[in-house]
Amino acid sequence: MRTAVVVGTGLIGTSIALALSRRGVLVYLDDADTTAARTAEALGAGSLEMPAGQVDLAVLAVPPASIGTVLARCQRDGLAHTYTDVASVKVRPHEEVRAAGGDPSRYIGGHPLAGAERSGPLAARADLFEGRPWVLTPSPLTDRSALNRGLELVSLCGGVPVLMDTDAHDRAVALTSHAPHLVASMMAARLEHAEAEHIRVSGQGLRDVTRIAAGEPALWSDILTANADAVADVLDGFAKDLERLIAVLRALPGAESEARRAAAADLQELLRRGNRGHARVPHKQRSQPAEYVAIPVAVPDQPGALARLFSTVGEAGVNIEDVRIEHSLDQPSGLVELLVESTSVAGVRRVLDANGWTMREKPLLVGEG
Ligand SMILES: NC(=O)C1=CN([C@@H]2O[C@H](COP(=O)(O)OP(=O)(O)OC[C@H]3O[C@@H](n4cnc5c(N)ncnc54)[C@H](O)[C@@H]3O)[C@@H](O)[C@H]2O)C=CC1
Ligand SMILES: O=C(O)C(=O)Cc1ccc(O)cc1
Repeated sequence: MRTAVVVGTGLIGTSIALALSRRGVLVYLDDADTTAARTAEALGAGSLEMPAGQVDLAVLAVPPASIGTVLARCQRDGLAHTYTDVASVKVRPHEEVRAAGGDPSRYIGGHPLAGAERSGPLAARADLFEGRPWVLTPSPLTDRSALNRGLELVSLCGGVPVLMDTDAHDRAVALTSHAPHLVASMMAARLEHAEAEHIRVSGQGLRDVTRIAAGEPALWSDILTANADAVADVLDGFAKDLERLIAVLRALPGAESEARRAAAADLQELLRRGNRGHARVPHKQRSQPAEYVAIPVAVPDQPGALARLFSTVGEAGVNIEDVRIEHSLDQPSGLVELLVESTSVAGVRRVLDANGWTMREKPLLVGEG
């Protein structure tokens, strides 16, 4: 693949664009929100100029409900030879592609099983997909060349391709992603009005269980609407277990000893089932464990300051793997931590220094989990 367009330069689109650019693909960026597109460009993800001719692949990284119309528009404009998307559901986008009059032979559905609870290009990282499953959903109408292009995309991004049909995909992710998201949200919602004193004594377990509840509600309601039945089926089973669990917990303290023993046994069995399910969760794998270093830079609270910082680093030929921003209210500057590969630190510090940026001295070593 020599050229690609990424439509939708948020978390996933910009991560794909960064990965492709690093592998020498010429990437063009397009987003309805020009700030998102400009930020992705400043991160080194690609160019905002539109290609002169047809590109090899267009990756649609827009919300699920927009895939059909965006694909139909891109195909009408003859933007690319082949098209793929990254939406978290697959049945509905495939239907919409047909309904919107798109050419299904040059479209292959896709879904990388990697992401984050954050949105937007600033959360993107080039190695997001390394070692992660990436589902491709060829239909009987999909051309062989489109499937091959999809496989090439997955490989360039370091993902592990998994071929599935759209129904099986949507049922699988209802169990492994969509229902868990709602369970995390429901648990996190318990905290909304909890006493601050109680929340103060939270440990890592609460963070683990609620992390994904921070996801963007608009995107998640779009995803859940498109897979509502399959998610409701998973939650039906969950609700039955929950009902049983509540009855067991109520029976534990006051019951006669025989009933108490039975309730304790039930409780243990529910917990053991949890152990057995947890043992089946695949562990995160990365092909090359990365070691990043955070460079803390003081950035003035002025329009365009972040973009200037990113371009300075981009001009040095260094990829920013991640960015954290510490906003200090009422301060004339904020602290931005640029995460770069450890081998690039000296070069980045030199170029930032030469361009007048102020850095904190001690870099933080960031272990990749
Ligand atoms: N967030 C995650 O962890 C994952 C998300 N996905 C899927 O990836 C897709 C994108 O999600 P994120 O990157 O998280 O969202 P995001 O909100 O970070 O980015 C979406 C981008 O699409 C742009 N956009 C929306 N409609 C558009 C249109 N009609 N034309 C051009 N640009 C448009 C938005 O301005 C935004 O910049 C979704 O389909 C989602 O289901 C897949 C795997 C993981
Ligand atoms: O944040 C996480 O750990 C995720 O699992 C993110 C995620 C969100 C949506 C997807 O369709 C796939 C992955």
